Amino acid sequence: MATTPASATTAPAARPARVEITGLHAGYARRSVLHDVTATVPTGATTALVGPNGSGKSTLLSVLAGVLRPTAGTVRQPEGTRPAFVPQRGTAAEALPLTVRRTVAMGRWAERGPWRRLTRTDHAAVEAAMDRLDIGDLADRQLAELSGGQHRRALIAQALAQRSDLLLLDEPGTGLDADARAGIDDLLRDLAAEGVTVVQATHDLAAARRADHVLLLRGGRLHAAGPPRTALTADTLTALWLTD
Ligand SMILES: Nc1ncnc2c1ncn2[C@@H]1O[C@H](COP(=O)(O)OP(=O)(O)OP(=O)(O)O)[C@@H](O)[C@H]1O
Repeated sequence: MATTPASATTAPAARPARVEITGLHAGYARRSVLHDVTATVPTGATTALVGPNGSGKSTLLSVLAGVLRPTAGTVRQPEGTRPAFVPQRGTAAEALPLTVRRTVAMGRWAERGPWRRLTRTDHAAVEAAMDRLDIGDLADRQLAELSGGQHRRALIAQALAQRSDLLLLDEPGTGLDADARAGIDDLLRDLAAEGVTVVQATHDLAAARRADHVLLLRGGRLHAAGPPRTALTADTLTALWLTD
């Protein structure tokens, strides 16, 4: 996992931006979703994307992941670093008959290329990612046989195996019980302490309150941004859910 640990004493908003979003507009063929979003994602910190259903959280993650192109505006990121992305819905590859270990190993493709022989470093990254998600004992099971929560953890392990310095997750707690959710939350914070920039879309307000930085979306616009104590006030939350 990459590696420029931000000082634990530096407030997230004061840290250099890992991603700078300026005047961003984005959407789909017949639907424009994000409107004039300007925001930063601080390096080596956890950022929570919060907002009602349909407010544009997944769309923003897709833009950050590079799978959806902006229709206007810019998203500035360092060149040559590919984000690791855990989407909310499965990808086509998940329909293949794959073991958990092979699924996690696909995280190495970003660097190695698909179906290439893995190096010792790749294998080590795969085993470490499975250990971190506590799925080592599931390594030889078929992905299709897993419970929802085990499946979710396998996909997060796949993203970790990529060893990107930017980890994007769309509702990582979905399908997990309270203990497992807390475990993922701890893991994301540990990764940030190691220098990884973590961005998660979440409906879990408790998780959002533990993030370093929050971007609050409403109707595809940025409604509030900052540390949870200023971005997640009773006023901003009421405005978001009662008047959207
Ligand atoms: N592939 C797509 N094609 C067309 N419209 C889409 C597509 N994906 C999402 N949308 C629309 O874009 C808008 C924003 O959706 P998005 O998934 O970004 O919101 P969200 O905040 O992540 O919602 P949720 O909390 O329900 O996951 C919605 O109106 C949705 O219907």
